[in-house]
Amino acid sequence: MHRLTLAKNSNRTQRTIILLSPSTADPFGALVAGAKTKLRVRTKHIRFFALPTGAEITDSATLLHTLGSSANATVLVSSGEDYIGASAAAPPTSTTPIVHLAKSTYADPLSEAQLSAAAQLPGILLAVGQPDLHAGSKFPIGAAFVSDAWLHPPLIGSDIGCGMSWYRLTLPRAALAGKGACERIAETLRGLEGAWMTSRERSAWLGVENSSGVEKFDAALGTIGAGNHFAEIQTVEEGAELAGAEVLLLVHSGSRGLGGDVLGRFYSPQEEEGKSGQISIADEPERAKEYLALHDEACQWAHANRDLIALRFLQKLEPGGAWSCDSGTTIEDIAALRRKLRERKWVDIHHNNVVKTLWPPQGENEAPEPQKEVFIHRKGAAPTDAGHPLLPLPGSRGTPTLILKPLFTAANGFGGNHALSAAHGAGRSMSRTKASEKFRNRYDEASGARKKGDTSGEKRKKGDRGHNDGDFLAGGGGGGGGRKGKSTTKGDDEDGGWVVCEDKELVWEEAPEAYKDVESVAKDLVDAGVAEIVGRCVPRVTYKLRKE
Ligand SMILES: Nc1nc2c(ncn2[C@@H]2O[C@H](COP(=O)(O)O)[C@@H](O)[C@H]2O)c(=O)[nH]1
Ligand SMILES: [Mn+2]
Repeated sequence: MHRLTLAKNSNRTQRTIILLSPSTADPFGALVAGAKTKLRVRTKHIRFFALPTGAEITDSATLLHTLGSSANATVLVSSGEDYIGASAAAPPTSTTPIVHLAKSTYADPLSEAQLSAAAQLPGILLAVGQPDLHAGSKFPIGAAFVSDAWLHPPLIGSDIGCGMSWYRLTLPRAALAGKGACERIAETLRGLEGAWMTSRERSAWLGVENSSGVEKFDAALGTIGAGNHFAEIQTVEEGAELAGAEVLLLVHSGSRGLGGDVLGRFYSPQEEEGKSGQISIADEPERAKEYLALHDEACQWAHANRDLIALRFLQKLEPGGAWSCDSGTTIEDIAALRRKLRERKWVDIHHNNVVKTLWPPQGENEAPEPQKEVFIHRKGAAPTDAGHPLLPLPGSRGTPTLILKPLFTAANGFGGNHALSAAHGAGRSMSRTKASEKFRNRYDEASGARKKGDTSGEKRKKGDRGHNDGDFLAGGGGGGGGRKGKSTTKGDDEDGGWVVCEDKELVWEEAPEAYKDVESVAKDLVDAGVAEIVGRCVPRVTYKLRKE
């Protein structure tokens, strides 16, 4: 028999007790019923977390696993929000150094507990939580780990090679200014969802003969993907001389299904035989080689994917020959097109990957110290050592993208103190479930009419720098193909930006308020001596998804 105390996640003084016996047929169902009837939690987004770990309980199996043989246990009941609790951060059981860069920025206890837990994995020498740290399903996002002789594929996750690439556009700033300008540009961005050309051209773009893994995901090459991936036209408000352009295209995408396929060969959350997700290079050198080869292939694919997304945008934004190709285009022409495209590329980094490097880093003018080979695993962390002196720090579709200049000083161990990494974005401040629930309601309150329309357009305030996207208007309620309706007349100021996102849920999940304050993330990086801010871009047209 288990005596289960149910307490509200948001307010633990509200409690009740339920009893589970071995004969309870559906323990999770009993938990849900208890929470609904006794704690009056009525939402369909109900969630449960175990104390003191903060681990989420999603079904009877995880519930029984959590309870084990204990007679008494406490479970927190949430109305959709993430775990709230100070007791989640398990104290590290080893001496692995753990660096927390979130000082002004809030990092929830579950993400810190996940960071501590990951630091205990074999071979980890250093764990760094960036200011954008937030909880993942098991391991945190916004973190970097240095390991010695061990690989940990789940620390990188399934979207191997996900990253950000910046391309220079010839579009003048003026083309994005004035009433309706962004909407008109957004309107040209059509025909970008499906497969690009045929597999012959896609292979040429990749520059490889199709390997079996690549072939399986071939048709996705050049597509953005769902979730938080996007392609965004931005004006450079400060630092245009550094960027070499006044308008940029920022592409955020990864290896689509390919990376997940690779991870699945080495890791199963159910811990299937041989899929622990931990590879000792000394004990399993061939397996390590196999993972690294597939990982590198996924990273190359992700580079090619971002480049191809950029090409497709350039074909729309700069029509008339230079970027065009058709069925008569030769393989050599395709390869030449990619080279030409690369000339437009300013920055291209993976924020989910593992790289081998010499450790510890050394200053150019320092007396050489002995170094050894280590692996830096990054999950949502921008590499400061990838050969790009400047990096993007995107906030959200409604807040600026800052231009970061990483610093390498004796005081920061020449970048080693933060695992040669910086924050890769603002990072989520709440779960998708919570964002969806919260902004759906707000949206309703703001304008009932809007809820009926589609969600392909969203107005944004001119030069909005804050985290507060007060003009959060997702889509039109009526005419103009549903893009521009009643809702968009409000705040239809001279320079309103535009968001293309024809998926209501995604509009809410990705609301700017669902992310941390990018200025606070940047402040933590500056205060810790990780980087300085040298420029600022403002989103003008954000393309996430069209249903066509
Ligand atoms: N400029 C934009 N930034 C965005 C948008 N949606 C999300 N974001 C930021 O990017 C990172 C990406 O995080 P990842 O973990 O998915 O790689 C995220 O933390 C946000 O700060 C957008 O539409 N435009
Ligand atoms: Mn990403």
